[in-house]
Amino acid sequence: MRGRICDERIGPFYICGKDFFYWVVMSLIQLKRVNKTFSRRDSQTVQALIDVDLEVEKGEIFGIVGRSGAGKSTLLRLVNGLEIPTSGEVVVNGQVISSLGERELRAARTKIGMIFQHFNLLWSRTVRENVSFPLEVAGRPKQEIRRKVDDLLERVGLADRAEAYPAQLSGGQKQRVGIARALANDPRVLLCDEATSALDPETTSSILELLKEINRDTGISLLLITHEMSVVQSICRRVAVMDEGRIVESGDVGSVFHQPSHPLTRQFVRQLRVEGVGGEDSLSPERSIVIRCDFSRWDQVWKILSDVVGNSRVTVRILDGELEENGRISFQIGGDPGDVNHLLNRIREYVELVEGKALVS
Ligand SMILES: Nc1ncnc2c1ncn2[C@@H]1O[C@H](COP(=O)(O)OP(=O)(O)OP(=O)(O)O)[C@@H](O)[C@H]1O
Repeated sequence: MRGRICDERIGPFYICGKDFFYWVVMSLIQLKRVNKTFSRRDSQTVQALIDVDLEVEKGEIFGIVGRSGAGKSTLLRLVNGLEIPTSGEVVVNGQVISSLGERELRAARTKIGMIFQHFNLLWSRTVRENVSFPLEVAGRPKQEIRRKVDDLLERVGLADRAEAYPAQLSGGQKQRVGIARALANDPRVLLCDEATSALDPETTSSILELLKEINRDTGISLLLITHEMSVVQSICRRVAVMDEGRIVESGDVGSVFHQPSHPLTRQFVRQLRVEGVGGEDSLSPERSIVIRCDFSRWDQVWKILSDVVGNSRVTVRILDGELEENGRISFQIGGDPGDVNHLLNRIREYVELVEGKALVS
């Protein structure tokens, strides 16, 4: 029997002499029963992470959401070796990060890129010099650096701003520099620490689009932490919800949003608003419609919403109190009438219109 690779996260393992393949999902990041306790100056201790188990597969985009203080940043800092677990193991690219010596850790870190909420650029260096920096540190030859930086700037859409200084760039452009710099050493994973939280909604969706493109083209894994469910919805395949140091729920984004089991997840899902340019006002009753969908069809609808909404002037809100146990989900769509109609046409076969027929052609 022959098999085909149908997903690049999955690698085939052929067992000699046997006529079959084993299909194995390859983890790029694994946290195994990780605990992290900090001691404060007042000799109190804080349990920032409690028994955290997590796996991020090769090539996937994984989101971690949680309120402030939930432990998200600590988790990210453990993945890139800036913190060491109090107990448990953090494995990245097959290496136990916490057991590496200084030199090995430095080498391992070159394969872990990171982008930040406030970009962390070098302000006295040009765009080109910022992106060159990790390559210089890695001791790459000058010509190679020039070629590589040109490619990276082209990829993030900043080829014409190479000689500008960060202060001359918009927020979105600064984050593009951050992304190019993070990709300089061809990392296998990109850690995103609230990477779009300082950006307006339109810029956020263009940065998320760029990250998706990079993930698609290079197969790099993305682990992102955010407090914005709309970010998770538009980019992630799987999500983990954190509360007080623990992962309280995790799974495919569609299933977690569709049937949230933990009260905090329900709260997050209720707050979910996928915002386009229309923003809050676009959900005024006279400009929006309410739609119902059977849970059994929700996966299809969800896929279309995630696909369309990031690129259009539409806001979608899952309505309070309608999520559970009645077998149906209600949501409200508002925004630019043309875009709303376009979305409606795509989901029409799966949904039932409840209120607001004015917008339907
Ligand atoms: N170096 C440290 N020393 C002492 N306590 C710490 C340290 N780092 C984090 N903590 C504590 O650990 C807990 C988790 O913090 P962490 O920054 O990981 O949360 P977070 O979810 O990223 O929050 P935010 O979104 O506000 O950054 C908090 O109670 C925090 O005060």
